[in-house]
Amino acid sequence: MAKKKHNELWIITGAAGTGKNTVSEYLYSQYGIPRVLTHTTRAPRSGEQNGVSYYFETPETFAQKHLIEQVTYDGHQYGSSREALQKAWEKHRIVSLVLDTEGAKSYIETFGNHIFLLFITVRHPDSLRQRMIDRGDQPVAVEARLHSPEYQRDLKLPEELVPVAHLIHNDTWVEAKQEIDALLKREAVRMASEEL
Ligand SMILES: Nc1nc2c(ncn2[C@@H]2O[C@H](COP(=O)(O)OP(=O)(O)O)[C@@H](O)[C@H]2O)c(=O)[nH]1
Ligand SMILES: Nc1ncnc2c1ncn2[C@@H]1O[C@H](COP(=O)(O)OP(=O)(O)O)[C@@H](O)[C@H]1O
Repeated sequence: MAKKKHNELWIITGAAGTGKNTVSEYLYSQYGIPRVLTHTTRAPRSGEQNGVSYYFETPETFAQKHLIEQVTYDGHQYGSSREALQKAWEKHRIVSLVLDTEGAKSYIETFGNHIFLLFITVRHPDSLRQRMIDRGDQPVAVEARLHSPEYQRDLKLPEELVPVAHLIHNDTWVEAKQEIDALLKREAVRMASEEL
């Protein structure tokens, strides 16, 4: 008899500008894997909308959420709520979540084998400042981000995540797309064999 497939959470992590959101958008447009929105107290960037990019919160409204985990990143609070994850899983068996590496570690501890982890990386981090500028981030915010300990930390995959992470190299989108497509193909084969 076929086994019942369990829900999965694809976590996308890596430093700012490496392409986490680009990958998440691609997983949705190409493979129908939607992203679970998270909450933050940072101000919206140009083009970001409440309920589309994030739930933008004040420190007071942020404190009222039922969060699975929360972090301070570059001076702002970020957190992911249990309600948003449950709601997303009710509609889709596989969903994605974009997190910093601390959040990724918390989720691995909490959800174990429900997690599929992607670490987005570039061989030339010098290019990331320009990417953030081109994205429309304020120059002051870009400099703060580049000098934050969290950004510096997330350029490198933490030791604990090495055994479970799938690396995606995004110096060029052609390469990243190829790696993602190859990974998805392998996963589809693995999932099909588990159903036998
Ligand atoms: N742990 C955790 N990290 C989050 C959450 N939401 C967003 N992040 C991460 O917080 C960091 C800063 O996000 P953001 O300000 O949007 O900057 P970006 O990395 O340039 O897109 C990124 O690594 C996000 O993936 C969350 O709910 N929990
Ligand atoms: N391979 C790439 N080459 C050049 N620019 C890219 C590439 N991948 C993403 N970008 C652009 O770089 C900026 C940062 O990407 P984004 O996905 O927002 O990163 P993150 O979510 O990790 O901060 C965006 O403007 C995005 O369109």
